[in-house]
Amino acid sequence: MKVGIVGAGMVGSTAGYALALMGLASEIVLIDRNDALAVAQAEDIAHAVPFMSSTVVNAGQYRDLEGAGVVILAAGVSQKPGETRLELLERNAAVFRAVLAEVLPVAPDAILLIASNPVDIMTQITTRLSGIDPRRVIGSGTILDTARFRSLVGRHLGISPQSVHAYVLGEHGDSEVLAWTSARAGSVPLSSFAAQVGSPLTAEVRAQIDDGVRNAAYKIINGKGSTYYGIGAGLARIVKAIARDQRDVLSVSISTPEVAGVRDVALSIPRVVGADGVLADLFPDLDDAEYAALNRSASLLKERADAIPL
Ligand SMILES: NC(=O)C1=CN([C@@H]2O[C@H](COP(=O)(O)OP(=O)(O)OC[C@H]3O[C@@H](n4cnc5c(N)ncnc54)[C@H](O)[C@@H]3O)[C@@H](O)[C@H]2O)C=CC1
Ligand SMILES: CC(=O)C(=O)O
Repeated sequence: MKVGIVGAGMVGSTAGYALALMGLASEIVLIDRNDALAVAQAEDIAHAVPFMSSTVVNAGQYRDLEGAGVVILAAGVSQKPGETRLELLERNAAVFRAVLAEVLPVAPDAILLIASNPVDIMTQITTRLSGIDPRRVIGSGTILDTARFRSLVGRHLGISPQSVHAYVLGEHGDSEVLAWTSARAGSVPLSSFAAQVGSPLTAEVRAQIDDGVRNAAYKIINGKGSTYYGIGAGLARIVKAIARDQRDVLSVSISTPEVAGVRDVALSIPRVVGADGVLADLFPDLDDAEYAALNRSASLLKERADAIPL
């Protein structure tokens, strides 16, 4: 499968690197308004390929997206220290209007995979602007927050994050919801597993994990300017589900008819992802507080998305 990446900065290039190492694409095309950057990133990634795979990595122009199965959209501005994702909205909406006008005519059948922030609203905007089936316009959503959640829970319990089945729901951002009630380790409810291994999930431990997940990006941006390894791997993981029609359950964002009482909103819940995009939505069991938090997150996203002129 050919994969296009628009935006060859930190996120786009890291996604390209992860995809190339995993050998998930036959060809990767990197596009950026800064041509020299796209050329340099493609050449650097291509030099890693002989160690791991046979993916062909090139920089290109929009016309080179023809035939792409997936186009990753990672163009635009990123957060400065202290800035929220929502504060990027107007600037990245303008970038997306320009980028989509170029991408859609040459790759009308590609699944669009959105990374730029605020990713849920960028997904909603892309769905509206493109007219593409909403199930083929996928935001990375909380795939990264879910990985952060699983990593911290796994570390607390002394088990692999891959044995933790827990999801972050709602906005990829400050209002996100850690779904503790439905979380499992192996097949055991999380609190039961924690008690059995002598590492109880006290209110204090939960608060620390919540803070570690919710504020991870702020801390990393303060330390090194931006985050990219986590989302690069997350984007490659979504492409893998699509390229191999794996039907994986992933927390990704698409425009959804109704979530927690809010209509027509893009946000994350667990969804089945395969070759045709999102194949099914899954609504986890939530307690009253989690449901109310998901309703607040959905309402906030809907209000901000509806206020953006197309
Ligand atoms: N979804 C997620 O979990 C995450 C999302 N992000 C978001 O990803 C986006 C990209 O972040 P970085 O790669 O760190 O930023 P970056 O500044 O390194 O790269 C952005 C690239 O977009 C290009 N660009 C800007 N306008 C363009 C246009 N009109 N056409 C083509 N290219 C254009 C720039 O030249 C630049 O190379 C940001 O919005 C950031 O907030 C970052 C980390 C995680
Ligand atoms: C920047 C961003 O969205 C993240 O690392 O979560």
